[in-house]
Amino acid sequence: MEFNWWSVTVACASILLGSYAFVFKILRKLNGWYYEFMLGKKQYPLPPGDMGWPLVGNLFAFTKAFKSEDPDSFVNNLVSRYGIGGIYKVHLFGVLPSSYARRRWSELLTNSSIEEHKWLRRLTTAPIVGHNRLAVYFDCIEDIIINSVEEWASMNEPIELLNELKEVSFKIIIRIFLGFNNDSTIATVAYLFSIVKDAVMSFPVNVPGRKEEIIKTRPSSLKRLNLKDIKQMTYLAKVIDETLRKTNLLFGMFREAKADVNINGYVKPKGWKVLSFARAVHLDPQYHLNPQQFNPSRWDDYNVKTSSFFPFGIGSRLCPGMDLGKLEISIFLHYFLLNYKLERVDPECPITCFPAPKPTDNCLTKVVKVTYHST
Ligand code: HEM
Repeated sequence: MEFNWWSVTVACASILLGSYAFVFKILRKLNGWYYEFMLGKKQYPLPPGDMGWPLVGNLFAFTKAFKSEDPDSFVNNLVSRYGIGGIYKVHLFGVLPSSYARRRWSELLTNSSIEEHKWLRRLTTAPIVGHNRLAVYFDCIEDIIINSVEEWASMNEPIELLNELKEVSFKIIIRIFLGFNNDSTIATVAYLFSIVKDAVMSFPVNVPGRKEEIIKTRPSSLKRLNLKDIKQMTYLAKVIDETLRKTNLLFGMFREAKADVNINGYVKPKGWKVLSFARAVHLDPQYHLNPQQFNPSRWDDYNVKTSSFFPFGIGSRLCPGMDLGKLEISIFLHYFLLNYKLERVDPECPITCFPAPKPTDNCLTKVVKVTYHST
């Protein structure tokens, strides 16, 4: 039998074209059609956007962007495809397997009843909101920070600074909320907390395992600070604000629509989640000139609107730890910048937030005590 190359080529091309058309013209749009169909007729259209692939939605594109050096590419891509509308539809996290603990946690955070939320907020805000209340804990926070930094420097060994800093803030929270200042008790609480956190958040926390006493004697060379000093450190405050704006620790905030909402002529359907993408606002040149530039001086007489700078959230969910967080950072930076420096074990290893350094990157840091001589 004669082999007909022409027919085989045509057949292969047709199969390829057919597969392409099926994958990109049908399969790729199936998710969008499904959700449009399920919503039925609405008074307003859904916002422009892309619901991604069936089941997984845009999860891969989202994860890829956040693992790259340009996490904003996910949103920038939506903006370049659909215009600067400010609101887009996407399908994220819809099919992630979720443990009972994770579901319960997310219910508590996002779906708790108004009463339950008020109760939780009262519990957390009472001891830590306002300078007067924080003044009570000032010395203790200072002790924990000074002793931790001093300990890292005296170990003369590389450490993972981020984990150590998490440990410091954990100790402070335990001290304030539970009143414990004994290291072995804190280690037990931290261990129990790590079990819950593993289940809930599915990423591990470094368990403080060392047995030293937390409250040690303060290194005598360090001058004691007080709240008034901190309030006068206006440049430090600007550095903190600029760091919060530029790094965007929390990339966005989730909310769920309890009823259909009309936003700028688009429907946000009941049950859909809204992710307010703080990063996009904090890095928008419309609100912050040369947004990619780290420039603490931009905060000189900078009358910024709450809607264009909200590293601690907005409204009824505003972070109750805002003052405490800023106080901890101020005290830490004050002592650290005056008395210590960081040395990268691998000088090539960049100091980045995105992508977050992996343990295999060997991005360990050594804390070294320095003495500055005035000339
Ligand atoms: C630099 C440090 C911190 C940053 C950038 C930060 C940021 C935020 C943001 C953006 C939210 C709002 C999330 C949302 O609206 O969905 C939030 C909520 C919250 N934060 Fe913080 N936070 C910080 C430190 C702290 C500290 C030190 C504590 C506790 C001692 C704390 C406790 C909380 C709590 C309990 C909530 C939930 C509030 C609610 O849902 O009513 N935060 N935080």
